[in-house]
Amino acid sequence: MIEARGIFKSFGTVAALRGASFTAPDAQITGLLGPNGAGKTTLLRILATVFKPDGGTALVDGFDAVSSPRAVQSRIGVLPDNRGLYPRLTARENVRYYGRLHGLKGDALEGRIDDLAGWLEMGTLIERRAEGFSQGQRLKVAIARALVHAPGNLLLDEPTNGLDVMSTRALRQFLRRLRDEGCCVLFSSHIMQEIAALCDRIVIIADGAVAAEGTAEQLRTATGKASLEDAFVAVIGSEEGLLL
Ligand SMILES: Nc1ncnc2c1ncn2[C@@H]1O[C@H](COP(=O)(O)OP(=O)(O)OP(=O)(O)O)[C@@H](O)[C@H]1O
Repeated sequence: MIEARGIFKSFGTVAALRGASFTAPDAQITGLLGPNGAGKTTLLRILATVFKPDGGTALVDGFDAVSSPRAVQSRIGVLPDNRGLYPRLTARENVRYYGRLHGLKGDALEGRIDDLAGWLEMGTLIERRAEGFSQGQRLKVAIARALVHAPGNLLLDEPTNGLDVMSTRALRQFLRRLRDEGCCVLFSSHIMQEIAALCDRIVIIADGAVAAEGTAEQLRTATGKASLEDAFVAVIGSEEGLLL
């Protein structure tokens, strides 16, 4: 379970987060939805212990990201927006490297990599060098890497960016499976339709704060709108983030 409580973060004079609070429960896919620059990546980086907040608390399974970063790191898998693979290493070597950082080794580690490669339908890709991989191929390796230590929480920053329809559908199916196994999945996107297609709960973030939170139905009821699209526009106050 992931909790952000009143998080503030500024970069110089830019206030990226202004008291953002939300909860992402276990066994649910929570979508963090907001326009470009809303603060999604900053929030995910704070939850992932990359940045320290200026104020507020970020908790993963009750552990504080600032005071207990190692406990948080062992409980989260992170898919960063840039994917960040080592091009000279094979897919397996990329995943193995992270597995070792998490203290895994030997047959247990190789078996885990084999399982992930199977679930993600990586085929012979797992033994190829990452240089030249397509966006979808890079995404698979980055997801395997994020999950190598079987974390209970998965943070994904704009995971479907650059994916074709088939890869997007396969990714959605895979995330639903993790959710059904009890994982807390937190998925950020600036595209409403993307969030609506996958997420059980939606957290709408605008200008560094959470503007609304709930299921699609709760958001429609709260705004008195018939469609999620109209509810989103009402909350954000603009049509940014809609595929028109
Ligand atoms: N390292 C940084 N240095 C300076 N400003 C930053 C830094 N990181 C983020 N910001 C600023 O903080 C604000 C929030 O950025 P952030 O990347 O969190 O938004 P986002 O919701 O992820 O946007 P996008 O959908 O475009 O990725 C923006 O104004 C951005 O320019």
